[in-house]
Amino acid sequence: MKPLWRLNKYLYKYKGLLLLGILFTVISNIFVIIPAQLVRLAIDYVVESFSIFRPLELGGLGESAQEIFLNFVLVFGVLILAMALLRGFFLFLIRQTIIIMSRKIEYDMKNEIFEKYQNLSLSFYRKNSTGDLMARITEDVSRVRMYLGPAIMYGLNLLILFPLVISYMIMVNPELTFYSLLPLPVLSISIYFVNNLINERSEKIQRSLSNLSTFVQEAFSGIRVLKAFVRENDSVRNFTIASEDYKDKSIRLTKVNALFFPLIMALVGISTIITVYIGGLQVINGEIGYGVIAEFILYVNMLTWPVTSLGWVTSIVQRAAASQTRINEFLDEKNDIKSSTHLEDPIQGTIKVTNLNFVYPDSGIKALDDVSFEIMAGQTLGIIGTTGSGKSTIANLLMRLYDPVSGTIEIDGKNIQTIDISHLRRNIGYVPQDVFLFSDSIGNNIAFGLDYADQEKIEQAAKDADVYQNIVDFPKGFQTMLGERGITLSGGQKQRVSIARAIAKEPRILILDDCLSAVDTKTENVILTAMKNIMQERTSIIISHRVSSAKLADHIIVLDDGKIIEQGNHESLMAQKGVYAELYEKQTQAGESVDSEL
Ligand SMILES: Nc1ncnc2c1ncn2[C@@H]1O[C@H](COP(=O)(O)OP(=O)(O)OP(=O)(O)O)[C@@H](O)[C@H]1O
Repeated sequence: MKPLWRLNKYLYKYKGLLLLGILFTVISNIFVIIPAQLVRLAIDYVVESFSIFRPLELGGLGESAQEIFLNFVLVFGVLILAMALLRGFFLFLIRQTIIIMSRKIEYDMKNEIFEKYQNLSLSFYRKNSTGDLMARITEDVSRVRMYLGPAIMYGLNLLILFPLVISYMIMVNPELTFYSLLPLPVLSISIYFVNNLINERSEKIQRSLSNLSTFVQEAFSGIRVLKAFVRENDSVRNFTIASEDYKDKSIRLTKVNALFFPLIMALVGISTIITVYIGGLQVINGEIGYGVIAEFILYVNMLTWPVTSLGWVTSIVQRAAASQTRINEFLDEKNDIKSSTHLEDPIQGTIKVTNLNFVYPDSGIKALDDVSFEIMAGQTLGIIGTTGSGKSTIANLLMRLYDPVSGTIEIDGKNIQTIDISHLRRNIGYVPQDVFLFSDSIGNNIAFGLDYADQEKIEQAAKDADVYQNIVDFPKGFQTMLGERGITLSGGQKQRVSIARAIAKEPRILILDDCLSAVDTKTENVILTAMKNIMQERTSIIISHRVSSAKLADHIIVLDDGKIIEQGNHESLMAQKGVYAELYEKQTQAGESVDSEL
């Protein structure tokens, strides 16, 4: 229960709705109890009237007695109907307050969690799978809502109705109360167990269903690979297996579900039989009237649903507490990437890296080992290196997606840990290695980093990234919609849209992380030449496997296993006749098609 206390702030926020809900629950329960008493009075009246009807009929007063008698019964009937209608009206109001409150809290919670997600560091996203992040903001929040809505609603009903009904029952007949309520605890406990079984099996179904959807999704998005490797039959077979697992689990759930209602009905039936039997004996002994039996049957039926809901509510609360624990884990997560001060001075772009060491926290891989270099504002740095040598890690650290283990990065002489993170990132244009484009128009994708989409800027960025002509050739131009991960564009086009997105926001520092790998060296040259003007005005870092990308840079560093093994400009590195020169020879000899590694 303790994790759920965190929700009290929301209950307090919507206290008006909650208090109204409580009030409506009390009123609706009053309209449940009064009709039962009216039924007792009506039946006792009918029985009594029958006993005096004969003598009155013999005395010639039969007709007027019958009329009075029928009028009374009609009044009872109308009163009971009116109460039922009023109860219905208040039940409607309960849902309008408590369930609405739960939906509002659900909305607030989702926003709170999503905002928290957005502010967490990249290492958090490495630690947790996307599926898990999605589950917490959807399934877990839904389960917590079940506590805030239905569980509170039925719980309140139970708390109000129970004492009210039982005290009335005891007032009318304590002995009959005891016997007729005897099966109800059994009902509640059985419901609790059956419900837990249902939940457990539903969860298995849920997992099986998500496996099935992941499988189907992969089969669709990887359809080209699937067909190229002629794995269609294999895919069908695997789908059948996954689908069969889902079917078996569903059937297992149906079996338990099938038990649910018969169980309730049986136990309620037993209560009714006991009430009629014990009540009947008391009527025979002349202790009570017939009306009491009818009244008690109504009371027992009234209590059935709340007692049933007790087991249900308990399991909802348990599940909600487990879900809230998971949600709290994320809400309590701290973002360790923080700035000591929040400097927002205009950035010129001089970068000085001193003795940088970095170990990835999740894998323990030492990605950078004592790396130092410096570039002046407006200069271009080329980073060349083998796969896994730490090139992208330098970009990650520059953008403070991670903080170094030791060593410093200074921009314009200021440690980047003193600069406001948003300000820093706003000044960096980053083109990642794995292009990600949103399912939106090309224009909006390019304008992603801009506060206001300015068509002129979008078009200029597209021209500078050498993708303008491709875009205007599409029938809808900049309005062309990109599907999931931009499937309508070729690899090279996607990379260039991604470059346009980075340069559209006119950053002071531009980082191109191996983002021209999908274009041939000729196109690469065209793009880099087109971007020369842009790069002239800002500090640029070109990360690449290809010497052709980096050779124009003012300064080049060659990385191997996290260490800088050579540095200088193209001419000085060629003169060194080391790894760089060897690579240059290899790549130029092999022609433009070669994209080999060190
Ligand atoms: N998020 C991460 N978590 C853990 N280890 C990582 C992570 N990213 C990279 N690494 C590891 O750190 C090392 C350096 O990776 P990095 O991505 O910087 O290499 P790279 O030079 O950019 O390689 P490539 O050219 O293939 O992209 C590699 O051994 C890699 O496995």
